[in-house]
Parts: sequence; structure tokens; C-alpha cells
Amino acid sequence: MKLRELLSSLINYQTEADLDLEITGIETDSRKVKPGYLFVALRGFTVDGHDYIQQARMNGAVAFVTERKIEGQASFIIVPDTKKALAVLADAIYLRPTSRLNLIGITGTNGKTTITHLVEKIMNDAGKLTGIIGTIEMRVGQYREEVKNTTPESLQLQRLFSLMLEHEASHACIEVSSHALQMGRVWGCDFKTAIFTNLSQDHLDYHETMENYLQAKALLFAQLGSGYQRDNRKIAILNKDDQKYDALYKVTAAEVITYGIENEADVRATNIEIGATGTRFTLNTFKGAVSISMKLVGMFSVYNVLAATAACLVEGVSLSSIKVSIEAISGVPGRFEPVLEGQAFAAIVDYAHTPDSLENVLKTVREITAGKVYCIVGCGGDRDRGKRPLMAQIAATYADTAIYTSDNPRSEDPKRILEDMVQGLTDETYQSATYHCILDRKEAIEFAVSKAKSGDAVLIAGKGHETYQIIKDQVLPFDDKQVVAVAIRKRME
Ligand SMILES: CC(=O)N[C@H]1[C@@H](OP(=O)(O)OP(=O)(O)OC[C@H]2O[C@@H](n3ccc(=O)[nH]c3=O)[C@H](O)[C@@H]2O)O[C@H](CO)[C@@H](O)[C@@H]1O[C@H](C)C(=O)N[C@@H](C)C(=O)N[C@H](CCC(=O)O)C(=O)O
Ligand SMILES: Nc1ncnc2c1ncn2[C@@H]1O[C@H](COP(=O)(O)OP(=O)(O)OP(=O)(O)O)[C@@H](O)[C@H]1O
Ligand SMILES: N[C@H](CCC[C@H](N)C(=O)O)C(=O)O
Ligand SMILES: [Mg+2]
Repeated sequence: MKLRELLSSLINYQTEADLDLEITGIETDSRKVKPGYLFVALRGFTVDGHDYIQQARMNGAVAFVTERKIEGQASFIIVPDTKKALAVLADAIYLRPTSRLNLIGITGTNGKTTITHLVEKIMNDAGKLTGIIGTIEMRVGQYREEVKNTTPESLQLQRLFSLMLEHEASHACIEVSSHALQMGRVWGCDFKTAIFTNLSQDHLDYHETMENYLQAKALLFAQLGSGYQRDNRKIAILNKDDQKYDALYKVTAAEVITYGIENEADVRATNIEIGATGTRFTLNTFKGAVSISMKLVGMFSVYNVLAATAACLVEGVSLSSIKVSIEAISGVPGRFEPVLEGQAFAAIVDYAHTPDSLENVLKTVREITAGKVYCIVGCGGDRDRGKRPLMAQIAATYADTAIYTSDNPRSEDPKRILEDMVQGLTDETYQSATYHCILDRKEAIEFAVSKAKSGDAVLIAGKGHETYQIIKDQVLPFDDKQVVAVAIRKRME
């Protein structure tokens, strides 16, 4: 694409570059630049991309988008905000992929990954090929790619959308993290539908206050725009039972569909029966009502199903087809996933890594367990310190035995993370709590497995689908599912 054509998507820039230059690609990482590329310099948290312009040039970059004039550079394009420019240029170079996809974005503290998987299943079963992007991976049909971030930066995001189109997807369903909204990774995305799951404490290391965190989430609904035209409808799907419902309702001009359990809602579950191996309820919608008997467990799973149902009804999937798909889903990797090795107690691997999700999951485990509940949990390093004591309190409250251990300590001293956690137990309320601190995650899991008796449950929280543990700079193989399975087999020998 000619530089002229690419730049036609921007208005506010200055350049003396040759507009007839042929641009073969866009890159933000100087190390990945190829001949003919346009290099966009981003100011990062660690380094400033403006310092890598020379390297980008040596690797073949022919033009540079920057926020300031760099001496000796002829082919630069100066913009006020390179992040915003990147989003616009990425959208342009991939030929506006989201204008050709029905794009569903999901934000909220918990449930995003789960809902993308539910939507993918329902839509694909209905013959509407849907690509997904999120914490686990990007995939469309049989094609999959690893992603570093839950919501990748705009350039990668637009490339993935364009790949989905190559695979003939008609829809995309993506997780939109608060980081991504704050950092403008989804600028340039033409969302049709935005879903809100819930808001509870997480990521205060980055957002600092819950108000800022909410504001970041709200951006998805504010950016949705209105669009009541038949061919450009915008829909906000909001959780009526969440405290932040009103705030989000106010920021969006789009048509609103509500879902919930406690409050009247457009899509609502009633007659809920939670069991150890599944859940039953009546799914009431603006397209009628059906009874559901699904394998997903817990009240939180019902909320996720309601959100996914609302989104798929918007896309014209029939309620009867939605019922069939939901009832067929066995689960989402690492989300309340049972490990079955023929043992007499339950072992469950779950990705709860926030106070709210841990509470939800533990309440569910409690509800379906006749015997004792063992909860193995840690907190990630270089992340919100405030959630550590809260998570320790929740484990101590709902489990008979809490076992505090390492999650991904990253650059932090794992001992200090455990100290932060048990600080939450100094209050008298927790005096009688039974807990152990076992730094090594494998030992912690083995300990719980050695103690569990028939009818008990062992919940291993925090890492879910992850197959690694990050300790300092090392990413070491570690898979909760495997570790617990081996421990169970050893015990049964
Ligand atoms: C704090 C944060 O979000 N950082 C993100 C950011 O990295 P950064 O700002 O440190 O980048 P940097 O290393 O300073 O580099 C700045 C620029 O210089 C360029 N560079 C750098 C070196 C070089 O030799 N040449 C060069 O050109 C880089 O390519 C980049 O364009 O930009 C990177 C590329 O887009 C992201 O991968 C990275 O996410 C890191 C890995 C991260 O952990 N982010 C977390 C906090 C995050 O975003 N999490 C949310 C999910 C949260 C949740 O819902 O649970 C997510 O969406 O993933
Ligand atoms: N609707 C929900 N409400 C509360 N907790 C939930 C909900 N759905 C899932 N959970 C809990 O949160 C954990 C993470 O779920 P999921 O991966 O779907 O969330 P996410 O929003 O994608 O998280 P992340 O921010 O890490 O991407 C699950 O393992 C479960 O414990
Ligand atoms: N997206 C979340 C995942 C947390 C998972 C947990 N295992 C941890 O490492 O803290 C984060 O990066 O904060
Ligand atoms: Mg996720």
C-alpha cells in the first residue's frame, strides 16, 4: 500500500516523507522490522520506541511514525499520539477488518474467557464461524495462535481479525481487558456488541482506584456509539445484578439488553438448581423460555451463559439451537475443571485469581461437597498487592483447610507474597482458621491430596489453563492439572 493511501486515514500529522513510498507492513518492534516497513515508535512502560528508530532503519524501515522530530530522519510522520495513530493505521493496512466482521467485545473482571468460549460454541454450531481472542489463545476454526496479552495491541489485533476473515469467519468475539481499554489497544475496532460481566477488585497496581478501573471498563460502552440504523446496530449487554449496572447504562448510547438472576432482566435464569456435576435452570429470554440442563457448575456459570445467550440471540441464533449448544458444552479449559483419576474425592482446577472469583468458586465447591474443602491458592507477583490479604481471608472463610502457596511470583520474593496474604488473617475472625503456608506449589498440591478423604474436595485456584510458572525471569513448565493428577495416582499406588 502506498504511504499516501495509508496516511489518508489520518488527519492530524505533519510529514515531508515521499508519499509514493510503497509500505510493505507496519511494525512497532524494531527487531521485527522488514524491508519496506513503516515503523511506529511507541512510548512503553519499559523503554521508548523512539530510541529504536535507528535499528528499525537498519532492518529496512522506510518511514517512521513518531511523536517528535528525530534529527537526521527524513521519512518521518509526526503525530500527537503514536498509539492512536497505530490503531488507525493498523485498521487501514488490514483493510478495515472489523467493518467486515460482527464484533463482540467482552469486558469485566471475571467471566470473559468463559463467555468467548460459550459464544464460539453456540455460533459455530449455528453455522456462523466465529473467531475468538483472549487469555488462552486466538483461534478461528482449526487455526490457533498464541497471544501474549489477553487483548493484544492494536496492530496484532487487526492482523488477527484479518486472519479470521481469511478463514471466512463472519463473527469475532474478543476479551477486552481494562488494560487494553486504557492503553487504546482496541481503538479502531468497530464493535457491534459489548458485554459487561461484573466488576470487583483486581489490577489496582495499574488502575490505582476502583473508580479508575470502572472508567476503563466503561470506555468499551462509551466507544460503542449509538447506531440504531438497521445495518449498523450497536448493542450493550449489561449485567443487571452488578452494582455498576447503572453507571454503564448511563455511558452508552447503544441499545441495552440486560441479563441477570436476582433482578428482572431481558435474559434471566429462574428455578436454578446447582449440582456437583451440572446445573439446571429455566432460561427466560425476549425470544421465549427453555429449560437448560448443563454440565457447567456454579451460579457464576449461569451468569456467563446468560451473557452468551443474549449475544447470540442478537446474532439471530434460535433459542432452541442455543439450548442444544449450552447443554453440549463440557467446560472451558482450566475453569472449574475436574481432574478425574478414579479418586474418591473431587479435585478441581480453576482460574480464580481475584477475591470475587475465589469467593464464587469456593461457595460453589462448598455447596456441592459433603466432606471437607481444601483450597490451594496463591497470588501473582508484580500484580495488585491489595487482593492478597482478601484472597487469604476468603480461602480461610470458605475452606476447611487453606493452603497458601506460590502462583507466578515473577520478580517478587514468593515469601513476601505469602506474608502479604497471611496479613489478612491477623483479625480475631480468623483465629480458628486452619491454614498452611507451603511455598512450593507442587508440595502444596501433594499435601492437600495426601489429606483428602472420600467426599472431600481439593480446589487448586489461580492458574487454570496455565502450563507454566513464572519465577524471576524464568518461565518453568508447571501445569496444575498434571501435578494434581500425578499426586493422586501416586497416592493410589
Ligand atoms: C504493562 C503493559 O501492559 N505492558 C505492555 C506493553 O509493554 P511495554 O510498555 O513494557 O513495552 P516496552 O518494552 O516498553 O516497549 C515499548 C516499545 O518499544 C519497542 N521496542 C522495544 C525494544 C526494542 O529493542 N525495540 C523496540 O522497538 C517495543 O516493541 C514497543 O513498541 O506493550 C506490550 C506490547 O503490546 C505488551 O505485551 C505489554 O504487556 C505486558 C506483557 C503485560 O504483562 N501486560 C499486562 C499487565 C496486561 O496488559 N494484562 C491484560 C490482562 C489483564 C486481565 O484481564 O487479567 C492484557 O490484556 O493482557
Ligand atoms: N461470571 C463470573 N463471576 C464471577 N466469577 C467468575 C465468573 N466466571 C468465571 N468466574 C471465575 O473466574 C475465573 C476466571 O474466569 P475467566 O477466565 O472466564 O475470566 P476472565 O474475565 O477471562 O479472567 P482474566 O481477567 O484473567 O482474563 C474462573 O476460573 C472462575 O473461578
Ligand atoms: N491476566 C491476569 C492473570 C493472572 C493469573 C495469575 N495466575 C497470575 O499470574 O497472577 C494477570 O496477568 O494479572
Ligand atoms: Mg480471560
